[in-house]
Amino acid sequence: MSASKEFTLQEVEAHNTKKDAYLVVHDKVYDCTSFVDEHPGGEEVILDVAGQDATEAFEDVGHSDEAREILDGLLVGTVKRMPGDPEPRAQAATTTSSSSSTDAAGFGVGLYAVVLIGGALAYGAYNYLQAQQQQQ
Ligand code: HEM
Repeated sequence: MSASKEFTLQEVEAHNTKKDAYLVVHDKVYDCTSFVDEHPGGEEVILDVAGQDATEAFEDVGHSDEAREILDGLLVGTVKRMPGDPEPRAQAATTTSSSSSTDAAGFGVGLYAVVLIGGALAYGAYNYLQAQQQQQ
């Protein structure tokens, strides 16, 4: 089979059994069928993501260069993204991390608001006490 073949995600999804297991990693399609039994991390983890985008699962483990070479040898094609398909996993992960930095910024703004409101309250209390003293 030629490595330049294009698969839609729907086509990859059909290969989700131990006897026929395709994985997507970084938008490339790999036929892992022959490797499932050999995998040092066990067959379960591969079968869990068979037919799916396994980029995150594969990268999270921090696989060695040797693992990447084995992966290269299993290449059968690339993913053909269709309108409405989910974004590639690697990009989705970047979006998640940038949104968490927005959360951190939101927390900063929250702190700023607390300091401002606290300051305003203290100023109000000070004015009130001054007015009370002047009345006496
Ligand atoms: C075809 C795709 C894959 C290949 C070629 C592959 C290859 C390898 C290789 C060669 C190792 C030995 C350690 C190393 O060299 O990094 C390994 C370990 C491991 N792999 Fe994979 N792997 C694949 C997919 C996956 C997936 C999708 C997962 C899902 C989580 C996974 C989880 C693990 C784990 C947990 C280990 C550690 C096992 C241990 O140290 O006890 N692998 N893999």
